Amino acid sequence: MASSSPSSTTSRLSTLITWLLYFVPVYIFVLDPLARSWAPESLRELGWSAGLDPDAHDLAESDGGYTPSTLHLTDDSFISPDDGVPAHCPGEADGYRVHLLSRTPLILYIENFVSEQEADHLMTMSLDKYTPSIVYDGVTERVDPTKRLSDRALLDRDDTVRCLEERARAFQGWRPHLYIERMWAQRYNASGHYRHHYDWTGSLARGGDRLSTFMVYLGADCEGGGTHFPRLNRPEGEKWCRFLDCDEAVGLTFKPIKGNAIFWENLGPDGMGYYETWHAAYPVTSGTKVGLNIWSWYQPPRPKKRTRV
Ligand SMILES: O=C(O)CCC(=O)C(=O)O
Ligand SMILES: [Fe+2]
Repeated sequence: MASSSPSSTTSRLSTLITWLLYFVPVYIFVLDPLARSWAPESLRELGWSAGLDPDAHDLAESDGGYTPSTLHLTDDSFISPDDGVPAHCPGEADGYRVHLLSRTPLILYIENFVSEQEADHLMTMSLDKYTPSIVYDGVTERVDPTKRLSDRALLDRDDTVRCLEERARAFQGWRPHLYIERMWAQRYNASGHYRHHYDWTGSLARGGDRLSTFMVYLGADCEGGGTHFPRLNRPEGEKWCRFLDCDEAVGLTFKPIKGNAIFWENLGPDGMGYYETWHAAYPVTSGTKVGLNIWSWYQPPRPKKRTRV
């Protein structure tokens, strides 16, 4: 076998060093400033980087209701705009208690996020609106009971719903460029379930993605039906066994408890979806579980057009 001579190795090394000498200043003074000026302003403000490539990971199987190639976060059949209409908050809870479960991704457990009266009201108003839930694979929406067996109901924006929208905004510090999706109640009867999926879709570069999820338990008159996160570790401490199934062998499972909510962020600071947010609704074995999804979308504003002066 021929081996390279010491002099050819030295010449390759010197070619490489010469290339680096040219490339480093070109990167620092040309490529990097170009990439930064291309990045939408808001992404830079929030510490989000440019170059978001939605195809860098698989499109997640997720709830239907939108088509990432035609995102209109001004469409009020899909988004609840903050139109400043004041809402009275009938039956609002006295306050909620928050427990930190994970810092990265951010996952918080919220006790008493909705009061009993609010939960009952939302369940009653959804009763005549349920239709079979659908899944969306990035191309088509369809009913697929092997993946998701439940019914869902789009909630009218009455006072209680508007109060919850504002609660969700306030919880997230009134973060700019955040849009609350119209809310859906989701009802699982016996054997109802939702297989593992992400709530994010990798569509940020196409106009927006689900930055965060509140999974609220409105009705928990059931056996089974826990919300399972196989890629998270159960925090230490017996106290968590009030909210988590401490017999779970893989990852962690939240028990459905009426009025309580799980909040998590789906996207990291680079705009990519978190691998750890893979989750499922375990089958309900008896009774009925009702959940409420409150999704917040992040949409980077379009870069301002530069005008000559
Ligand atoms: O019902 C649950 O526990 C989870 C529901 C869910 O993940 C969803 O609707 O996206
Ligand atoms: Fe989900």
